[in-house]
Amino acid sequence: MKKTVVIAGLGLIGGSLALSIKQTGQYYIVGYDVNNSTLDYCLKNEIIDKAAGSFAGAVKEADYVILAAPVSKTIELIEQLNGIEVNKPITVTDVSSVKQPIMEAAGRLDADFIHFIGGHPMAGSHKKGIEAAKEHLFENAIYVLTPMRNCSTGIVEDLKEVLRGTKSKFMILDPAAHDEMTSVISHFPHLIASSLVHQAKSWQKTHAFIPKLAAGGFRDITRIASSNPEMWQDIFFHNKKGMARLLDDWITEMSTLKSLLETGDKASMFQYLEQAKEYRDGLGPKSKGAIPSFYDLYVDIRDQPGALLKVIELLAGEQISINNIEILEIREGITGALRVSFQDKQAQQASERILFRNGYETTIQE
Ligand SMILES: NC(=O)C1=CN([C@@H]2O[C@H](COP(=O)(O)OP(=O)(O)OC[C@H]3O[C@@H](n4cnc5c(N)ncnc54)[C@H](O)[C@@H]3O)[C@@H](O)[C@H]2O)C=CC1
Ligand SMILES: O=C(O)C(=O)Cc1ccc(O)cc1
Repeated sequence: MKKTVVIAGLGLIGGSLALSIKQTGQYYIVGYDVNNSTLDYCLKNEIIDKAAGSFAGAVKEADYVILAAPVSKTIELIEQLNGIEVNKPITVTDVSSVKQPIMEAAGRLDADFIHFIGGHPMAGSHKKGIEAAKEHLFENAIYVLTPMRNCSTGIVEDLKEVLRGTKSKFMILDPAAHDEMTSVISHFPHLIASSLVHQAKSWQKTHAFIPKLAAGGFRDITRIASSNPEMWQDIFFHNKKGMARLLDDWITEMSTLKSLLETGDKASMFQYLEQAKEYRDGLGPKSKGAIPSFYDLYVDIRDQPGALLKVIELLAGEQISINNIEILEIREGITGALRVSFQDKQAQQASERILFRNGYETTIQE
């Protein structure tokens, strides 16, 4: 008989997990969400096998529970678990972007019946809701697990098996280390991206043309400012100490840069930029962490009808699958750029050759 996986919270992340677990054909998926139209959508599109009328009812029939609601709601769901009578031990995990407050709440659970393994699939998008869910969202991404002390290796391996359909790479971390690292590479950058957008918006009062001039660099660095504000404020407040510490670091760093400018210290400014470039270049395009990264190919195209379709056709004709395609900058009559992303280097290099043969100018940024 198939084991039952309950997913509570069927938005972008819960829905994507449901899709990736369901396609293995190994599990019976029961969904729970406070939003009934989300449940209807999931049933209609066969994302789940059954919709549960209550969280308690769902947990009672579960072998595994995945909590995929916003962080604050996930903490409330963990608190509800102790009041639910289960007749066998179950494994519970979550997907929250912060781990310490989750593990603190899980520490108050009845350890005999509930094996809690914190989880954080480190891939996502600026979109929210079930309509944005994708079966392959977590493919090749890092999936952090933070098991409670009562979880044996066997229990952890068993959960990894449930999550195998995500095709992600598991990493066991201590919750405090996870929160410190994600505050540096994920949470704090979101705050900075939003602050840069605010700065541009405020300067627009002086220069109405600012949005028209906003070029690739500004768009790249502020892309994540378009993410779900409700989710991010929740994350910031659950990682308040980490965020405050990074803000202090940042303010000190900005003051140092200001004084380099004021004193005309060009050598130090050059060194600052050069060291940043070296470190950024060294991150490489290979790993898919919190910032999804693939094997990208930049293709120069003219803004003419059918230009995008032609590139796709040429690659599809050679059985090359494209992971993502994005128009970076394209204005009437001016050469524009497409960023075409592939899953591996082989596809990237083969595409470069095909497009070159067909007269396209391409660039690979190592
Ligand atoms: N969006 C992203 O890129 C990533 C998000 N995460 C984490 O995933 C979690 C969910 O985020 P998303 O899926 O993006 O949000 P979402 O807004 O797309 O989905 C959240 C879902 O939870 C439901 N929900 C709210 N309260 C509930 C409750 N009490 N019980 C059951 N369902 C409830 C909502 O109706 C909605 O369907 C968050 O904790 C976030 O930190 C983790 C990795 C990436
Ligand atoms: O789209 C992006 O660049 C992201 O940063 C996605 C993301 C959002 C939240 C997470 O906890 C992990 C990944």
